[in-house]
Amino acid sequence: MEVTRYQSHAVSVIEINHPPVNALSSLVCQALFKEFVEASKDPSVEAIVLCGANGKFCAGADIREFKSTSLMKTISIEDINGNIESCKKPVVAAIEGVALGGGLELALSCHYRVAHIKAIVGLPEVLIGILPAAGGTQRLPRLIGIPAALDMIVRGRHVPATEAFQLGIVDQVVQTNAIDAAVHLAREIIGKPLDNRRLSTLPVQYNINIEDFFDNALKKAKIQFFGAQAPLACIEAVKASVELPFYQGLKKEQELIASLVTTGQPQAQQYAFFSERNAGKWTLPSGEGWDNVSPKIIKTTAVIGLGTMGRGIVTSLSKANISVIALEQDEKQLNQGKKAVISLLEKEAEKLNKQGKSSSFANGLGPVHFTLDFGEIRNVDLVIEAVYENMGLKKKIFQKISKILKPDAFLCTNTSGLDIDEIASVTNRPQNVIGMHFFSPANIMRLLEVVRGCYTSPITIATTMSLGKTLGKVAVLVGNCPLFVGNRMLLPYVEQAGYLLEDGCNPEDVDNALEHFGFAMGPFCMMDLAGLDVGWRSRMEKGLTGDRVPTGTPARQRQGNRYCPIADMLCELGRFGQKAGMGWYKYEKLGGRKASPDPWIRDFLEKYRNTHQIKSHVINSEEIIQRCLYVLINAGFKILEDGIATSPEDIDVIYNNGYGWPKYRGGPMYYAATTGLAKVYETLDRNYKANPDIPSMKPTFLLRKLVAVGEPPLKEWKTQLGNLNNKL
Ligand SMILES: CCCCCCCC(=O)CC(=O)SCCNC(=O)CCNC(=O)[C@H](O)C(C)(C)COP(=O)(O)OP(=O)(O)OC[C@H]1O[C@@H](n2cnc3c(N)ncnc32)[C@H](O)[C@@H]1OP(=O)(O)O
Ligand SMILES: NC(=O)C1=CN([C@@H]2O[C@H](COP(=O)(O)OP(=O)(O)OC[C@H]3O[C@@H](n4cnc5c(N)ncnc54)[C@H](O)[C@@H]3O)[C@@H](O)[C@H]2O)C=CC1
Repeated sequence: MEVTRYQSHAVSVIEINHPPVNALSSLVCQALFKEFVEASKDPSVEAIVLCGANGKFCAGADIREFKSTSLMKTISIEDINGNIESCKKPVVAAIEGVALGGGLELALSCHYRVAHIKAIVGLPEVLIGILPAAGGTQRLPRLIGIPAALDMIVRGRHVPATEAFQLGIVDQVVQTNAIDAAVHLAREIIGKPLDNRRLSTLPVQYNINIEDFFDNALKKAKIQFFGAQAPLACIEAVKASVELPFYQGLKKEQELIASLVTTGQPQAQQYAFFSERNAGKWTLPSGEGWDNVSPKIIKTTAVIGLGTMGRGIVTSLSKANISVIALEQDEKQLNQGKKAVISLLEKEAEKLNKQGKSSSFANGLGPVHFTLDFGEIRNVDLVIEAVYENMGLKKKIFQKISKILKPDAFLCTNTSGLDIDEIASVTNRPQNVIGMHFFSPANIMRLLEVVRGCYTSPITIATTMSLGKTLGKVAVLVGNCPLFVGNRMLLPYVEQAGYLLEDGCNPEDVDNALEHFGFAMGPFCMMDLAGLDVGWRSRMEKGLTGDRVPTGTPARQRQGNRYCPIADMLCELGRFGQKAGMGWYKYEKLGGRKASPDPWIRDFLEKYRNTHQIKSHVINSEEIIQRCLYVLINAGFKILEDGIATSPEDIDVIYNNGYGWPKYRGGPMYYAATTGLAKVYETLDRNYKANPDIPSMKPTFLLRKLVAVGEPPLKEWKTQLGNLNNKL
């Protein structure tokens, strides 16, 4: 039964019961409509309460029913809303858990709203590429005013109950059972006038210059959400609440949602939404997986190394109220780390404070303890190592801690690409060793690659995946190979960016093209931010540059393949990026963030091309995008072929959450599918034939096979491989 109804004296309680989140599927809508009409006609009923089963009001329309073209046919939430709002008997929404999207729209059509203190409300449709199209953009501004409504709708913000009360979205916040409180309120208001409780009948009140306000909002949204269409449609819809009568405003919502669907963005974002949820459902070829292996509860942790990453990881653990011992190698580093953690925690507390939430670390360090003594970590449940990226050092530390720690403690490394098995091999419990690859800044970035080595046990995977979730991360299980998934795919992308400079581009041409595509940052801006020296050191270690390059090696060749030495040349000149005030761009000061194109670089590139007799040519944005992205995608196919990622969806989750890929394009593998695999294949093949010294352009076996079998849907790609090489 999707919707049940029972009577408590004169109050009829209608409960949505559609696990897991009481989403409004077509069946739920039909049942809700029917139960509501019956209750409203029943002479023994004098008031109605709407609620959701299992402590959740309703998470909105059932996204699973959204099909690319049939979005319009799926639901008629507004039919229900209209009925509720015009009902002569008072209707009260009892909000527990969540009232999101269509769920909040349903509550807004009720005459009163009571929320449990832990509930959240919001109109997050924008995050799945659409807009609240069941009256949300018309009713909310009438209730809380334009600026507050626009902010919630355009950002898709989840608003906690206490803030919802301050804004006027809910009438009561209760610490006890919200349904009982709603029934109580419903009884009190029987027979009282409801006219000013019907939001559609109220005028939108404002004392701002509407034209200027919406113009500014549009300008800001075009910058902040570059390329995404849904935020712009949300602004237009809210504007309609001021300019049009209510029912025409509803029509506008429908027109806008229909036009969004034609952009393909909602489909991409909904794919991203479900891919993210599926990433947590890991399964090994043995059948062990998320649904049959229980994680160990982690209460105490230690983080070794408080540099860029360690301090973020400590902050993340502390935010989740997990006890953490933060360990450094000397007093100076320890103090620096401590200062940084305090400052990060203060910022987090400030953020929570603004949301009306309290934190355990508001007045100090919460559950963090700092030390130089390895002896102090002996009793922790799990350690995360975040020292320099050096195999010798990491092995020394793992050897040491494996001797000190209790036998069942888990040992995790935050390495960005070293061999997990080699690290595990020096410990007395290789089955408890795993990679937890956080992204910088670790307290903010949502992505966590959980890297399984060949010895790693299922319980270690379950525990770290679960810890990731507790930290609010999107954890994705990947296999062990140099650079894992995200960074491995990034390598040929960055290489291509270098070749583009040789062939005639300036850094800003490449960055502009990729930022216009939707990346938060182009590759050269990204390298300047991270520091060019990071890649330089790694290339030196690999013998690609520096003293270990055999004499007589051509400047633009390594091991018979094309090599672009420009980044090395900049490093030799101390152009390390933002921290040096110059890199691919110049900056206003050391550590400055405002990049401007540098005439020196243009001049340098001219001379470089002349020295190497490279005939440059004009390269347009399309070529830049294809050259950079197709090699990245090709590497994604190789990763699937090698069994390093479980599915193309997992790769897309990694790119959407860790690499600034525009979510409205779904992710690189989804983008390949929508572009057409044949086009990707043919372009790569043509380019590879013209440049056989760039192996990353050679189309992979899997890509070729998928094209040959007629481009099956993304969900079926892996089946084309059978069980080849599965490292997961
Ligand atoms: C003519 C009409 C034209 C169109 C009218 C449009 C009307 C609208 O205005 C359209 C809408 O309502 S669109 C939906 C808006 N709601 C949302 O975006 C909420 C999305 N869900 C969440 O944020 C979290 O899941 C939530 C906060 C709820 C829970 O988070 P958790 O971390 O606790 O759990 P999750 O792992 O995220 O989710 C648990 C399971 O629930 C599934 N799910 C969540 N929201 C859903 C939804 N709205 N529809 C269907 N399934 C949904 C989720 O996939 C997961 O499923 P399993 O993986 O199978 O367990
Ligand atoms: N910086 C980044 O963006 C990312 C780095 N990583 C990885 O995270 C790890 C750490 O990187 P960063 O934080 O950037 O390095 P970092 O150089 O900022 O910090 C390393 C810290 O480790 C400490 N340390 C060194 N030896 C130690 C020892 N024996 N005992 C205790 N502490 C010791 C150092 O004093 C230093 O504070 C590396 O493996 C790196 O590859 C992973 C993801 C992103």
